[in-house]
Amino acid sequence: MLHAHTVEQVRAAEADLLARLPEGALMQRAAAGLAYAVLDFLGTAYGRRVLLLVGSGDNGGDALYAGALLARRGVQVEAWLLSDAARAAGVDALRAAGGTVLASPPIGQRPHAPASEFRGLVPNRATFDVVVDGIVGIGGRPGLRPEATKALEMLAGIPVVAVDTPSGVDVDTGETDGPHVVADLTVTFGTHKTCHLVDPAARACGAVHLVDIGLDLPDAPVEALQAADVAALLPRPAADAHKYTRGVVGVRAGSATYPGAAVLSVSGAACGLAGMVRYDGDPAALDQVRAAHPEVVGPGRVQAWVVGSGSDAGAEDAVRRSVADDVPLLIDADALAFADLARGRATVLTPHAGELARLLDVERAQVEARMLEHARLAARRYDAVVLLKGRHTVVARPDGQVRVTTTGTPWLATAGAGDVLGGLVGALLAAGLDPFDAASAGSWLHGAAATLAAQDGPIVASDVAAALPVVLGSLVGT
Ligand SMILES: NC(=O)C1=CN([C@@H]2O[C@H](COP(=O)(O)OP(=O)(O)OC[C@H]3O[C@@H](n4cnc5c(N)ncnc54)[C@H](O)[C@@H]3O)[C@@H](O)[C@H]2O)[C@@H](O)CC1
Ligand SMILES: Nc1ncnc2c1ncn2[C@@H]1O[C@H](COP(=O)(O)OP(=O)(O)O)[C@@H](O)[C@H]1O
Ligand SMILES: [K+]
Repeated sequence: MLHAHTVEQVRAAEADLLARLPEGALMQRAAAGLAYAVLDFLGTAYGRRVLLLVGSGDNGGDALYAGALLARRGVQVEAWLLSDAARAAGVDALRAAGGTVLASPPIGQRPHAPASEFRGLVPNRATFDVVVDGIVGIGGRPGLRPEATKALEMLAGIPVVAVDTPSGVDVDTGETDGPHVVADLTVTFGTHKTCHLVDPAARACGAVHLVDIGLDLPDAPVEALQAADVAALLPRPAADAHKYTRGVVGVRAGSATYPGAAVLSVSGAACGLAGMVRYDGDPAALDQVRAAHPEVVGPGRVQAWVVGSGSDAGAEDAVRRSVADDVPLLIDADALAFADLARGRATVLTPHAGELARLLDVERAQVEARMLEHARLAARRYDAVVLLKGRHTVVARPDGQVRVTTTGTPWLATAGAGDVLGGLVGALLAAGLDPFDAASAGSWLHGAAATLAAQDGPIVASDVAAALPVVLGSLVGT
């Protein structure tokens, strides 16, 4: 499991460790990890040129000490101090190692002047191989001061390695309300933070590299399943299993308008993780479902219902009939409007941002800007697990615990992909996983299958379902 802790948790763990270590040891660990990551990024030290953007706190300190290590390896390191209060000992260490401090352009006096006016003041700007963002880390308020914004404008186009977090993002929420750094690589310390997982901030991180500094941390409120976690959650048939003990998943999806949604939802459900799939959706889609999946049977008892994908006007009735059985439910698409009827049932809701916006009566842009907040709010309000779809899908439990999906590819943004996901999560529910595990593991598998399928080129939703057996096969053996 990958964990993302809050700033408060990191601070507490850091205080614990600081009390046991010699002064400066923790920052040296962080700086060494950072320096090696930058070297790795550069490929080679000799002849490379690195610019450090240094703020007033320990984040800038990390950058300066890493800069000193890089300078000793032969990298040409220059520091631009964005604050008069930059860590003096770090500046001394950089200078002692052969690094230099730039005479910083006087942006502070004319913060609104265009960046072009200051460009000439940074010598040979174009020959920097990397900018190291040590402006702010976990101590930063969201947004950037004008000096930092201007510096970044002047350096646009040069690859950026962010220290701990891309400066300017909101570390604990993943929100990006103001100007912020967009990094190619983020080197973080001790543990991940929410901004490394949750969009839109996660998009500003680039690749994320974690450096262990020995923090002793409590449980994290945000996490991301890894392949081994999903493998451990996968239902496997017992030696004496029969189809009913493995769980039966029922699908009430599709309509005359959207018969394909029934086929796609069933294709996710028929991934082999449940013992049987029943189709009880619109008869208009039945022939297509049967043709695509001859193993699917008609209505009867199930251990979980998948309701709503492409179900059109029949959504309310489908929810009502599904709720009448006392089994877990997955509610998607048009059926989400009737999610209230499922209160008290083990339920997974699978909205995209537009659908969640409608449920919560807010703008779609608000949901996209604050995914964590809105997924948690809906989970609490509906007393259900809410799977908010997106590049990094957020799965929230009513108590606020969150799992973020980091598998997937932008190719997955294709019509019907959500229908496949609904069926797949329904199969996991029927097999006995609790709603949080079913939703998060299903989302992980869905993303992994899409990534695999997209290796051969652009994909459509049915390709995702077709790739599931390979992904599952690679996990069940582990
Ligand atoms: N907490 C930990 O466990 C460790 C922290 N380390 C480093 O220390 C960092 C945290 O250091 P600090 O607590 O000194 O805080 P930061 O360095 O993140 O920044 C705080 C300083 O920046 C200023 N500031 C705040 N918001 C700003 C903004 N939007 N624009 C410009 N300036 C702003 C504040 O006045 C404050 O002085 C971490 O991100 C990490 O890089 C590492 O050295 C190792 C371990
Ligand atoms: N940019 C993206 N990168 C990765 N996955 C994405 C991206 N955009 C959407 N997805 C995923 O694609 C699927 C789209 O589902 P959905 O919006 O319900 O579409 P549909 O209703 O057509 O099936 C979801 O699983 C979502 O997480
Ligand atoms: K930073």
